[in-house]
Amino acid sequence: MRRPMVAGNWKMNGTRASVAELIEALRQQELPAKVEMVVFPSCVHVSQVVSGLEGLPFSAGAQDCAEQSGFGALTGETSATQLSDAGCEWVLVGHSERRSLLGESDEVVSRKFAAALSCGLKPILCLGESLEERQAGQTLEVVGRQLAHVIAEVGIAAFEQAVVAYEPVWAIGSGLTATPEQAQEVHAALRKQLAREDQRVADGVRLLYGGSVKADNAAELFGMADIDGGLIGGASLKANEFGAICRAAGN
Ligand SMILES: O=C[C@H](O)COP(=O)(O)O
Repeated sequence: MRRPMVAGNWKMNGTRASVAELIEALRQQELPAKVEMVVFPSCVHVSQVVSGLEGLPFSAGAQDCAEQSGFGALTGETSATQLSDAGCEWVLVGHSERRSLLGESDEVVSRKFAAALSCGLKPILCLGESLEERQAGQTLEVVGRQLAHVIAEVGIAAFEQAVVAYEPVWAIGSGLTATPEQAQEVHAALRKQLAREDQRVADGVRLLYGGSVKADNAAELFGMADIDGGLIGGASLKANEFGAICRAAGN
């Protein structure tokens, strides 16, 4: 039985004051014990969030990490070593905004995934196709390639510590959500690909859906057989909405 999970990616949003308000508002929410809940603040707010979440059933993660672990002369980068030291338990790798806007290749994403694991952080591997790729009928090929690169880098056993998030690029922040059937088709294909390597690992890996998930569409998406929860962007910045999505994952 896979434990449902809801992750809130706050992206490049928030100030110290608004982050404090959001945490306070989350404190007022009724939250389901059976759902694993994580928030991913901007790097500059990680320490504030880690201490602010004390007593709340959330853990904290970072939105990215450097390919290199440890310390060194890499201006502007933050290593998984530092994120772990700051109290992060999770890290997103390969979010489509980093792949498309910052040019992260499958190779870079795979090395970040490996770096996270080597420092004890649990990675959420994000993958997904663009609108052009979907229209060209390449969705399963694209996500299959993105997943295969990481499996080749770290091996299938590493996925016992990891989560995979399918986020069709055309659905992110657009208000266009994949239908539950579209999302399920991709999730089933990803699980099958993992199962070709190791059935037991594939059965245990949580596959999250991301892309315009809201309180009013979450239950239908989370009701699909291979959708184990969500990676939420915009809606995770509103405590009421995020709380409702977490509750939908617990039903
Ligand atoms: O990481 C989260 C995704 O990019 C989804 O963002 P969104 O819920 O605003 O569409």
